[in-house]
Amino acid sequence: MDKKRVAVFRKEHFNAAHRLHNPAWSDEENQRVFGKCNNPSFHGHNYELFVQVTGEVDPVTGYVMDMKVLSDLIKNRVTDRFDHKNLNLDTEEFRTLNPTAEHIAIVIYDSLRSQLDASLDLKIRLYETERNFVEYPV
Ligand SMILES: Nc1nc2c(c(=O)[nH]1)N=C([C@H](O)[C@H](O)COP(=O)(O)OP(=O)(O)OP(=O)(O)O)CN2
Ligand SMILES: [Zn+2]
Repeated sequence: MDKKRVAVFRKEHFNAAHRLHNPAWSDEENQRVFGKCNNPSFHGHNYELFVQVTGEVDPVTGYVMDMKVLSDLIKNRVTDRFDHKNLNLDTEEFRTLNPTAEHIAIVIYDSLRSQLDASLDLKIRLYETERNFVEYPV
C-alpha cells in the first residue's frame, strides 16, 4: 500500500487550579479584564486534552506512532506535572506566565514537540470548560 498520512489522537484529562492575573496591573484593572477568573483564592477546571499526531503510516508496524508511547509521553510531560496542581503556585511554567488556556496549550505543545520525531505533526486541543476550548498551532 502507498504510504498514507493519518492523524492519531490521545485524549487525556487533568484538573488544576489557576488565577488569571497580570502583576503589572492594579487590582481594579485585573478585575475589569479577568473578572471572576482573577479571584485571589483561585478556581479550578477539569481540563480535557486532545493530542493529535499526524504522520505517515509505517508499513511494517502499521502505526503513525505507538499510542502507548504517546500516552506515556503525555503522562510524563503533562499530567504528572499539572494534575491536581495549582498552576500559578506549583508549576515552574506558570509562575510568571498567566495560565490562560492559550498559554497552557502552547506550553503543552512545546513540551511534547521536543520529544516527537520531526517527521510528525502535532496539534493540541485543550478544553478548559465544556464550552471553552483552544487549539494550537492553527
Ligand atoms: N481567551 C480566554 N478567555 C478566557 C479564559 C482563557 O483561558 N482564555 N479563561 C477564562 C477563565 O479561566 C474562566 O474560569 C472560564 O470559565 P467560565 O467563564 O465560567 O466559562 P464556562 O464556559 O464554564 O461558563 P459560561 O457560563 O459558559 O460562561 C475566561 N476567559
Ligand atoms: Zn479559569
